[in-house]
Amino acid sequence: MTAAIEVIGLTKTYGDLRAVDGVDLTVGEGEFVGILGPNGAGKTTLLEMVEGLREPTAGSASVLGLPAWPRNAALLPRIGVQLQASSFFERLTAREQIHTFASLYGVAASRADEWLERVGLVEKADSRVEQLSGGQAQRLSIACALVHDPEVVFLDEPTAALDPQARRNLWDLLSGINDSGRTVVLTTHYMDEAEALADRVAIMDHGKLLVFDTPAALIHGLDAPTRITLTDGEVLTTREPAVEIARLAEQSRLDGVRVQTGTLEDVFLDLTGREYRA
Ligand SMILES: Nc1ncnc2c1ncn2[C@@H]1O[C@H](COP(=O)(O)OP(=O)(O)OP(=O)(O)O)[C@@H](O)[C@H]1O
Repeated sequence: MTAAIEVIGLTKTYGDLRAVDGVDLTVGEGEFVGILGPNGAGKTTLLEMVEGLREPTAGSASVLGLPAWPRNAALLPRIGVQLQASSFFERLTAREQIHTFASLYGVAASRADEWLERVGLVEKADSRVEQLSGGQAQRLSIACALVHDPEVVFLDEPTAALDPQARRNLWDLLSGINDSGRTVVLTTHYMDEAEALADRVAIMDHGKLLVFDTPAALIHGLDAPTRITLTDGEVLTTREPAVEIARLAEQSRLDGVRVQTGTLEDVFLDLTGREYRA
């Protein structure tokens, strides 16, 4: 696996606070990685150091084989950083906004229009950015980050402040953006989002990276029993779900059963001893 991102011992302190505390992380080319953690875990600080926007106190980060700090001009056309919707140029329409980004990178306006279509904003192309809904604004900011076809893209909480329906709608768009082999790093508060989108998930808490693996491996590593809920409400807890399900099938009691294994929330609880609160 060729590394798109290599982070070694990365640390950022503010006085006594270790916002990011000795993080090691290697992201392969074409991987979709989710950085998951509660408020204040250090996700944004980590991302900004990898993007070359924030100076590390210690350690190093490299992207596509080049050091991220001091800010590396050679990297800028090769990476995409999603801006918060509040960072749009004021009073521009959605089309003018993305055309401006395209021209900064020397990209043809037609390519920018293709992105508006891809993110489902053609009908809103002539609306001013401040007239867009939260979900539409996030779509536009994702399109702006991708308009120059970067090899690595960073998305910092792209679904924050959206209602559950708008969040789900954005997942379809997000899950396709590394189809062409692009590397994606996304931070999120939401366990289900990380599980649904990411090939591997890094869980952070208090500046430290606790684990980094596929969601399935993290959950499997828990060794938690499987819960089988029957239609009459009876709950069976078992470490041999295949045997239990075969028995239920024999008894023709399989209709409507719900089978639950552990979740990433259980992984967080197991690692930290406390409930996950996004
Ligand atoms: N410029 C700064 N000065 C002092 N403390 C800071 C600064 N930036 C971040 N912090 C602190 O560092 C810690 C990590 O913040 P960070 O924004 O990276 O967390 P996060 O995981 O992205 O949180 P959220 O999900 O709420 O955005 C927090 O305790 C925050 O208050």
